[in-house]
Amino acid sequence: MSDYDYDLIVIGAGSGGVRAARVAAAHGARVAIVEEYRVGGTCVIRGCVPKKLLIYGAHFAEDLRDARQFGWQVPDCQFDWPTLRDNVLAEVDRLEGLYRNTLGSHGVTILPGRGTIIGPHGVRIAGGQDVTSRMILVATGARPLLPSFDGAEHGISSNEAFHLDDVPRRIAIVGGGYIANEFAGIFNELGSAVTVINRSGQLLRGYDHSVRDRLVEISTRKGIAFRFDASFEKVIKLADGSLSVQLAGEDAFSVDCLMFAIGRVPNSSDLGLEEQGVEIDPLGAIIVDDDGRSTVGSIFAVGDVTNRIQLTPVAIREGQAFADTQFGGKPHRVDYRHVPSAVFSHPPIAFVGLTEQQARDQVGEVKIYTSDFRPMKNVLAKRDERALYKMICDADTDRILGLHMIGPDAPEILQAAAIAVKAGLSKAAFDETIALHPTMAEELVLLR
Ligand SMILES: Cc1cc2nc3c(=O)[nH]c(=O)nc-3n(C[C@H](O)[C@H](O)[C@H](O)COP(=O)(O)OP(=O)(O)OC[C@H]3O[C@@H](n4cnc5c(N)ncnc54)[C@H](O)[C@@H]3O)c2cc1C
Ligand SMILES: NC(=O)c1ccc[n+]([C@@H]2O[C@H](COP(=O)([O-])OP(=O)(O)OC[C@H]3O[C@@H](n4cnc5c(N)ncnc54)[C@H](O)[C@@H]3O)[C@@H](O)[C@H]2O)c1
Repeated sequence: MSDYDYDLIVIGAGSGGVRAARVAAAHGARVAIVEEYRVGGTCVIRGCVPKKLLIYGAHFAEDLRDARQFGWQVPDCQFDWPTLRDNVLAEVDRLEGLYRNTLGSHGVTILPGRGTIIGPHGVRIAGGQDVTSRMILVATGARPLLPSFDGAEHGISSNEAFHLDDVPRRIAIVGGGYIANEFAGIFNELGSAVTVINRSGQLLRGYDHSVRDRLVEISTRKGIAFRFDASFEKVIKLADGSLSVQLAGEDAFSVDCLMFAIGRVPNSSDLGLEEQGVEIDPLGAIIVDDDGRSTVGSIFAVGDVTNRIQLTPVAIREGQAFADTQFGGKPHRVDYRHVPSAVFSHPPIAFVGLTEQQARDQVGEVKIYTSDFRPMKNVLAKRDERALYKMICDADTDRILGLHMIGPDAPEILQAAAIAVKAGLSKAAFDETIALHPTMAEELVLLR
C-alpha cells in the first residue's frame, strides 16, 4: 500500500487535466483533481465551446439576409443578446455537469479550491487541506495577457466578453490573432461597429499570406475597420461611460467597449513550482521533456501551461499520453507535426502543415495549386465573397506539405483533408479521387 493519499493529483480541471485524470483512473490509479473555478476549464467554460456557439448565433445575421434570395420572406428580424448569452451560458452549465459526472463515474475525487505545490509529492488546497500523491500533474492552463498603459484597466478580455449586458455599439478589439478575429466577426455580425487594433501590419502570424489577405479583404468589406502598426498612448473613460482611445500619432476615437486579445500567458506563477525546483521559461511556461516530465521527477505538466500549441485537442492528447504512459503501461508521445488549426472568423480559415513561405524555406522548390472561387450559395445570395483553397506540394515528390482554406465550412472540410496530409499523401492521390459534386470540398480534388 502506497504511503501517499493518491497516485495522481491533477491541478486544473480543464481539457488536459480532465483527460489525464479520467484515463489514469480508468487504468486503476487513485486520482484527485483540484479546481479553483469551474470543471471543464477554458475550452468549456470560456473558450472554444461558448465562442463557437456565439459564432453560430452571430452567423444567422448573414443567413437571414441570404435567405431572401432563396425565396424566404424574412421580415426585419430583431436580435436579443440576453437570449443568446443566457442560452450559451446554460449550455456551459450543462456541459460542466457532464464533466463532473464523468470524473465522478471514473472514481476521480474533485477537490475544489486553489492548489499550490508544497513538496515534490504534496499539494495544499486553499483553505488548509494538504494532500499527498506519488505524482503531480500541473494542468493549470493560461490566462489572458493584459497590457499596461494608461487606462488599460478599462479594457476587458475574452473572459468577460461572454457575460456582457449588451452588444456594444462600438467595440475596439486589440490583437490580430485567433481571438481578435473571431470576436471581431461575432460583434460585427451582431451589429457593433468593430475596430481591430493591431501592433503589426499583419493579422494571424503563422498563417499563409493568401488566406490572411483574403480575410482582411472580406472583413473590411463587411465593415470591420483595421488599425495596423498601432500603439496605445492612453484610454480615458468619459462621463457617459464610453472610452476615448488614443493611439500614437492618430486622432482619438470613442468606443463603448475595449477588448484585449493579445495572447495568453501560462498559469505557472504562485503555484510553488520554483520553490520545488521546477524550471520555468522566460514566458512562464513549465519546461517539460517529451513525456511531460518537469525538472522535478514526480511533477509533470500538460496543456497551455507548457505553452507549446495552445489548442484543446493538443492538451487532450498530452493528458492522454501522460496517463497511458505513467499508469496504463502503454507509453506513447504526442506527435506535434500536422496539427490542424482553424480561426472561426466570418468566413472561417483552416490550415494544416506548412505555409508557402515555410515550405520554400524548408524544402526549396514547391508547387502551388489554388482554387479561388465563389461558392454557389454565395452566387445566388449575391454575396460577394470568394473562397480560396491553396495546396502546397514538394516539387520533387508531389507530397502535400500544406493545405490552407478560407471559405464557408473550411474547418469542417479541412479536418478530413488533414488526415490525408498527415498520412503523407501526394497531390496525385487527391486527383485520383472522384469529386463529390456539387460541394465546395470537391475543389480539393480538382486543383490545377
Ligand atoms: C476565447 C477562447 C477561444 C478558444 N477557442 C479554441 C478553439 O476554438 N479551439 C481550440 O482548440 N482551442 C481554443 N482555445 C484554447 C483552449 O481553450 C485551450 O488551449 C485549452 O483549454 C487548454 O487546456 P488546458 O487543460 O491546458 O487548460 P485549461 O482548459 O485552461 O484548464 C486549466 C484549469 O486550471 C484551473 N486552475 C488554474 N490554476 C489553478 C490552481 N492553482 N488550482 C486549481 N485550479 C487551477 C483553471 O481554473 C482551469 O479550469 C480557446 C481559448 C480561448 C480563451
Ligand atoms: N480557433 C482556435 O483554435 C482558437 C481560438 C481562440 C484562441 N485559441 C488559442 O488561444 C491562444 C490565444 O489567443 P489570442 O488570440 O489571444 O493570441 P494569438 O497569439 O493568436 O494572437 C495574439 C495577437 O496579439 C498581438 N500582440 C501580442 N502582444 C501584444 C501587445 N503587447 N500589444 C498589442 N498586441 C499584441 C500579436 O501580434 C497577435 O496578433 C491562441 O494562440 C490559440 O492557440 C485558439
